[in-house]
Amino acid sequence: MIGIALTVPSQSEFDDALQSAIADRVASRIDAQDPTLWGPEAESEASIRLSWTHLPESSRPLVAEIAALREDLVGRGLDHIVLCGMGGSSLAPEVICHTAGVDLTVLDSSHPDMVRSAIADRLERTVVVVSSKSGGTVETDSQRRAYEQAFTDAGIDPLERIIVVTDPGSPLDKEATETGYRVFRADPHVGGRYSALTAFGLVPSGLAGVDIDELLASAEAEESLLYSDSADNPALRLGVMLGVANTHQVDKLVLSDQTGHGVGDWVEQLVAESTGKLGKGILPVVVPFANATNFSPSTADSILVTIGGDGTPEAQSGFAANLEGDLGAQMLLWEVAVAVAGRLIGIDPFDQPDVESAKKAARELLSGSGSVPDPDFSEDGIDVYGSGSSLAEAVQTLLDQIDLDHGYLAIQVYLDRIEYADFAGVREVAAERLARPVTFGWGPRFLHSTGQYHKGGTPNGVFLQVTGTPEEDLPIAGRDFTFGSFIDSQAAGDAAVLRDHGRPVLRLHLHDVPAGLATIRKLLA
Ligand SMILES: O=P(O)(O)OC[C@H]1O[C@H](O)[C@H](O)[C@@H](O)[C@@H]1O
Repeated sequence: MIGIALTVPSQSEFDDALQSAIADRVASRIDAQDPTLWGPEAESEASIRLSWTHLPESSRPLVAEIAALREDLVGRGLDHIVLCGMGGSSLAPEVICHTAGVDLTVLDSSHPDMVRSAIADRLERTVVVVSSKSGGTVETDSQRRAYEQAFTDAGIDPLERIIVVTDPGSPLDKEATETGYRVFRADPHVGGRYSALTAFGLVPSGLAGVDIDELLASAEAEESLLYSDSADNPALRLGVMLGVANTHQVDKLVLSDQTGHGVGDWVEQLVAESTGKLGKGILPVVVPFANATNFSPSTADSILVTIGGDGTPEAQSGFAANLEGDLGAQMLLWEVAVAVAGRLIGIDPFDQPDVESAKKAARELLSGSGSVPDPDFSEDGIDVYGSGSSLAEAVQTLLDQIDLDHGYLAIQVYLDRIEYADFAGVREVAAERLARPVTFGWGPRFLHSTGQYHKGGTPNGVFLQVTGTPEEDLPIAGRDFTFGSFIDSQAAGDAAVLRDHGRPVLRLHLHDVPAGLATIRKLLA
């Protein structure tokens, strides 16, 4: 059963907004895939992006197909599934597998050390799912090339081991079909971040051993409630609360998943990329536990949401909710809620206009037509791209620029997220010191998730970007750049675009990564 408990500072304001969403039949019109709900400017994009509303039924034929393929793979002793893909092509299967307690290796990085470690892990038993909706994402293409090379070097035919998920007619579809790979073609009328219940979520999860029939059934069981024009509809309630809060400049969504399944990373992309544009939106702040800083205490501009919590949390802003329900149903709930909130905020929830700018800047740097700036100075093995006469002063100068009522700090770390996983704890340290919302993202993963919000959303973030010298670089077969130069260009490209948008950025490049991370932690404490 899906459910929501919710508190708001003004019940009458919330009830009025809820009644008007009911009167406008917003939920049933989403069900009917009405593209006019978000205004004339959003209509053409919405008209090709709403097929997610009926996936619990339309994806059913995939269940048997995936089960048959899994049986074949297991019969051949292939029981390690690796997923290569970014953003909407990897976040859903990651949370689906984690929730089910099923092993799935997610390679969503261009960091050479991470790619090398993934390839070195159980290659003889590995099947790789290469997932890209557009079929043109450079990280995913590079990861595929790395696995093709590794299989070939090990005397294994890549045709036996690589499976592709993409939209029909994409460049990847064409190339993979010509090569002879098994290709699953997904519904092109579903955007990446709404694709959890399409082949993108189901193929890797099902091959890894998740009961995907049950996942779809849990969503299908709640469809009539989630599409009802009723005050009891939990998706409508959540969406209206997010929209009303936004009109009061309560625009951070601090999310704590108490079930420990990590649904927060998936919600983060859905909320940030769908709403963060036109200088507006909702900033998701995912915290690791309920009494983490930013949650307790919270700030006056934050909505608090728990998943599987013990009652509604106490929010300084008065906006808070607790959600219950199986994963499939919860995914559909969030999708409907974000579509409802998008209508109230006045944005198109189906585009991501600022993501391309960072990709373009990275491409220019890689092709040699852009120039990477030199560091302003170096201290203790750290190159500093920022202002100040010392590292400590540069960090302080950045932090001093945070607006004390509405600002936030984003820490963006382009390192091996498995090897340095503990460093994510620096979020707590910085949040405690600043008493402002702090987000933490691994690059380049976050570029396909919160990256849209940071560049296109409410302009009140300041950015600490951390890069590091890899242990060893890795060439990319058939490309004239390496993984190392690729990730460097991605970081430099995103920093350049953030600066162009007037956002303060401090970039620190670590020559000795463990020592540099320890220094940063001290400076943020
Ligand atoms: O699935 P792909 O086409 O490779 O896209 C992966 C990701 O790329 C971009 O960054 C988009 O902004 C995301 O919404 C998308 O999920």
